[in-house]
Amino acid sequence: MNVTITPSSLRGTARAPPSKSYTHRAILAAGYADGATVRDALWSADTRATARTVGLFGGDVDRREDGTLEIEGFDGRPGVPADVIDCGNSGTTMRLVTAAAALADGTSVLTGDESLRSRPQGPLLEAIADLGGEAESTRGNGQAPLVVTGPISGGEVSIPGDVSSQYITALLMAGAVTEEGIEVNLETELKSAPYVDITLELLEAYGVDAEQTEQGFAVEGGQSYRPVDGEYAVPGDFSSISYPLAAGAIASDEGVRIEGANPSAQGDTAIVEIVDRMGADVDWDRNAGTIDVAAGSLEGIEVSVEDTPDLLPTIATLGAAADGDTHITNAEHVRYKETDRVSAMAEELGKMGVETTEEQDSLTVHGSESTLEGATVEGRGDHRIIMALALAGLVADGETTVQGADHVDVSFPGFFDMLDELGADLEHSE
Ligand SMILES: O=C(O)C1=C[C@@H](OP(=O)(O)O)[C@@H](O)[C@H](O)C1
Ligand SMILES: C=C(OP(=O)(O)O)C(=O)O
Repeated sequence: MNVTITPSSLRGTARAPPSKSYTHRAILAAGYADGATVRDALWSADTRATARTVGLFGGDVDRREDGTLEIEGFDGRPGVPADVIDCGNSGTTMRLVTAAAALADGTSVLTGDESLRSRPQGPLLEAIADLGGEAESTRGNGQAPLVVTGPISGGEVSIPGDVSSQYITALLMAGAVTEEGIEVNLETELKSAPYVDITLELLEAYGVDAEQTEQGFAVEGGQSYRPVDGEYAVPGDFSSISYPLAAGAIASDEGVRIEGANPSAQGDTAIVEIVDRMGADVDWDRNAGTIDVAAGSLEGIEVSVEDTPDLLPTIATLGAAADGDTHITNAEHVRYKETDRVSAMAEELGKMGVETTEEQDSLTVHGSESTLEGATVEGRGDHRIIMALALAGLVADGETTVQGADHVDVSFPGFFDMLDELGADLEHSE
């Protein structure tokens, strides 16, 4: 599916979809438990991949009509899957499930789509091997397909912190149900750190203790997952909120209201401060969980995405619509996502007349030297690239066609419906 967007003036109210990160963890944690009810869960291609896996490990995920997930767990010990685990496009699923598979008394095979089979898994495989399991990449290049054999009983392990925080999340979640627990020591500085905070928050809600240590993180073994009252409710997703927020900041004189924006451990809440610093008119009522945003004359800023890699595409589009340079720093790990998002945004915005300077760990968008012009751009099978380019189309001269737009299903299935309801002028075509 392609989507063609023409310049639009937005107004109205949008609701944030539930958090993808919390939903993955809540589903798997319910699997580690003897079950749980997960309310307000995100039901997207990525979270369905995690739900399928819980089924393959011997649990069951049943989605009721109101969207609530009724989950039967596998009670701490995953069974050996009767089939290959297909993680689709989801890095979170592959990392979290690789560590879970290392608890099973037998062999699991994990794969995913072409994008996921090009992402780095090596450090996690080595960590599992160091903990006494067997974990291999079939091609010997640290990428999926993966073959993992357990069970591991826990121990102490070192891992780099600058490739993916998901390795740490994976080891902490699995470590709680090992005999000895797992201590993870960081070999390099941790990037994407707030995602580990999300994990600690989620674990606490499921009654599991894990902590930050001087060298990294640690979780004691022999714990049981048990959410308070058997239930967990997922908060709104600030990576997803970044799109209506940026859309309001560039294309809404009357203002847009976003609901479901309650505070949580998500680092991507930084997007509120970023659009504010750039000059949009923004007001976040944390108690009500609403953000009101209206366009201002935006100025470029310098912003580090060390903690917030998923915001890079949104910030790049904001920079394209702003005056002056937007300098996005500490971005090297953003190259290890569904696509190399630093290059993808530089190249696709380039097709729209935007000047950028790309370095290994930064992207500078030269707003003043750019006039956003409509163009045909490629979504590159990456939900965040598609959504960020669609926003650029709201303020570009002429028509912008985003190719392969159906991939928004990975994290934000209702994205184009939301834009439509806010008054965006868009057309779908095959
Ligand atoms: O743990 C998570 O839920 C995530 C962690 C981040 O990845 P890295 O830790 O690999 O940077 C983020 O980019 C991803 O979208 C979700
Ligand atoms: C990188 C992302 O997710 P994952 O790592 O789970 O594929 C994302 O949602 O932007």
